[in-house]
Amino acid sequence: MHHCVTVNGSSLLFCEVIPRSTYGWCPGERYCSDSQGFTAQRDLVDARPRSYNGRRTPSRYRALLRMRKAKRRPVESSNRATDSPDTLFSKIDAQKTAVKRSSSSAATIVWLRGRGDLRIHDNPLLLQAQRLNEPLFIMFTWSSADADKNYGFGEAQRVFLFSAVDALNRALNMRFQQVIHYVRLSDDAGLEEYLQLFHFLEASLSARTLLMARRYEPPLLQLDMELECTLTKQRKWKVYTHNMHLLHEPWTVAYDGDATSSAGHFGTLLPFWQAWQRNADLPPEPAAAPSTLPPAAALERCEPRTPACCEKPPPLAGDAFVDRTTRCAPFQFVTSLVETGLHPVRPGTKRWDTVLLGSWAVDEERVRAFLRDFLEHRLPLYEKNKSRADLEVVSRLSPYLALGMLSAREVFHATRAASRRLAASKRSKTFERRLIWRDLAYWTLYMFPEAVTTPIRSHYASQEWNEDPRLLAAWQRGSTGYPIIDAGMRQLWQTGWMPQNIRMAAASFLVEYLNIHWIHGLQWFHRTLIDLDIAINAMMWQNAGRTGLDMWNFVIHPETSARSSDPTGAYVRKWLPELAQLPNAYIHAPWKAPESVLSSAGVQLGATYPQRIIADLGAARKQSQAAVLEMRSRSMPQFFNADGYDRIRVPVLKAVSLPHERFQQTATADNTVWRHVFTRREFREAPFATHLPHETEACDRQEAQLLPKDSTRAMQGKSDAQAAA
Ligand SMILES: Cc1cc2nc3c(=O)[nH]c(=O)nc-3n(C[C@H](O)[C@H](O)[C@H](O)COP(=O)(O)OP(=O)(O)OC[C@H]3O[C@@H](n4cnc5c(N)ncnc54)[C@H](O)[C@@H]3O)c2cc1C
Repeated sequence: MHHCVTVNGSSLLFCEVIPRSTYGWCPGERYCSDSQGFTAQRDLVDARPRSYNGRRTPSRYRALLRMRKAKRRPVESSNRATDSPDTLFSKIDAQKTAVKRSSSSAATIVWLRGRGDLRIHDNPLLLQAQRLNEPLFIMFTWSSADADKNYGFGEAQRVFLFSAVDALNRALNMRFQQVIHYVRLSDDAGLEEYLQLFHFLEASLSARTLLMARRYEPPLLQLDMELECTLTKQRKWKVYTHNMHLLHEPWTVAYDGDATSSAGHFGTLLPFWQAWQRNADLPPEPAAAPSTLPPAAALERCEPRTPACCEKPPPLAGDAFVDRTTRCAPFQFVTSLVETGLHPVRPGTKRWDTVLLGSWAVDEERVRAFLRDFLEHRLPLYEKNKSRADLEVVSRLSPYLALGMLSAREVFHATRAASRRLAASKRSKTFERRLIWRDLAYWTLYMFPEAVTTPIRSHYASQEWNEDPRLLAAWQRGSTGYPIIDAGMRQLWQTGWMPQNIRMAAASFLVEYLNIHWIHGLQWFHRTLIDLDIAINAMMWQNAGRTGLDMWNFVIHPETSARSSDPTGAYVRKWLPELAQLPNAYIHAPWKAPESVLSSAGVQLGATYPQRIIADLGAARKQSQAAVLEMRSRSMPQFFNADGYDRIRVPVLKAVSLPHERFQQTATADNTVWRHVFTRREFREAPFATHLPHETEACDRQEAQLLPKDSTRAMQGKSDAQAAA
């Protein structure tokens, strides 16, 4: 059920979802069994004076809850490692007025996590906080678990995240006199620790309302739902979660393979796009920034981790998740973002982050100006030149979309509006499709939660790969001897970004020519991309690795593709200055250059620039192809349909408005069907397990009921990765 709000007169700006407790269902019911006990306990807690961990605090931090005066100087940014707690809090204290806490001044918590929520414009959390008009406590938490190697932020992205949070802190301060409170959590922070944190905020600020953006990575989604459930059911919080990241959320798009579409194979972009359009209205228009925010709620502080602060955690009878006898709270409110441990560069080590950040804006106003610049100057050139790495035509918005410094809905609507002003010949279909491709990535991850680590085509798990670490290292470092691949990998290392077609060329090279498992590519991108997006990265690597819902119907040749993506050679010259003097004829194939040309360009192969790590691309390709065929020849027959297409099991689920409802569906029914997915002709035509035992026939029958007779044939040979690329 949605409660829709009209802001600024007539237009419908956003819809909020009512608190979850209304639905009466939570995952993991074990967390919800003793709500009576918790209600009684909460009353006890409320009766105590609040401070860190329920204790009275030293006199210099005495006031219990502070609010800001309506007009005062902005607080200086707290994100400085040099601020001691004393200095910082006295600065803040000097600009706040203590207010008496009463039940009517319960605080609202806005919890930022860097997953789609780091902005002021089109931010439903801030807009809702504005309407609630309770003292506001904005919080950013960090734990090493947030840097998890599968679902967390990668190293390069952490640098960017650090700057983005810092910039948002400054912007909130300038505009609304709010600061972000930083919390450092223990290394393996999980549900219990978060519950302790919220329990503490409840005790310290009378907080009972939590606003947060939805996360979609499977373990994070699960954690958020459990947290929300426990807080709402056991502790009577109101928890509001909002979509801040996607055009449409995955559970709202009913797509299990379109029986009537001949647009393309299951799981590829075009049929998903059709389902996406059919199932939902256009994404809501973006909302403006809030005009004001309520006054800040401030915490009573004590020195973190000192005996005064934590020698005695609150005595909560029946509270399973607080160790009442021995432990200091595992979280700390720290006074600077540096102290959270978010920044990956340790003091005294080489500052590799400076170059990385040099290429990107971090404050929201500049990011928005960057979007406007794209719409005005580059969108008209996009359709024709989107594959040109030597021209700056694509939007380069991905790092901002990944962290939510820019709203995808705003980009979607702003692009539509800008396109309407363009002559028909200059409009781009592809740009909008790419934003929907982003939704497809999240839908894929939602349907196949293991996709970050495991082949979606499960039989491909047994394929043999090349394990040579020297080849992998050469690819990672950009020293394969193929200029377009090396230029891309060096751009990635230095700036955290590459254009799409160069990413595809690099991925294709790793999988098709080096025959190295795509998971190594995914992990390297995870570590080095500034625009890391768990869902997109997984989808693209699965597709490149031939194990995804789509399978690229092409292999990208590193020399011939370079001639179309970088015809002037400017891209290679920029990232490989050692080749800059080579003439165009040889810039993408220095091994073909006569010795005289190499020497007058100052190039010595094997010394100034590497020799090719594999010289016979044709033979290398045959080897990786043979590995796939060999795997298919020993896979169980139910993994293929009669025409040789790979087959996978797909959950069939109704579209619902909330993730909880979808989980309910999966929890109650064995609702999967077999679906065939696009498979390259070269694999289909080779021998595969064809005898049809009982189970395979059943699969065929099941699929035949879902697809019209001729649709398999109609779709043969179509892979639409290219349609959007
Ligand atoms: C192996 C591989 C891994 C990738 N990993 C990521 C990743 O971790 N994060 C990421 O944002 N993109 C990833 N991409 C997709 C794509 O390369 C980038 O989104 C794009 O290059 C970003 O540049 P841009 O903002 O100028 O894109 P534009 O062409 O201007 O597109 C606009 C936006 O559309 C979205 N988009 C574009 N291409 C795709 C796509 N293939 N799938 C889903 N959404 C898309 C992005 O949000 C992008 O910012 C990957 C591609 C490959 C081949």
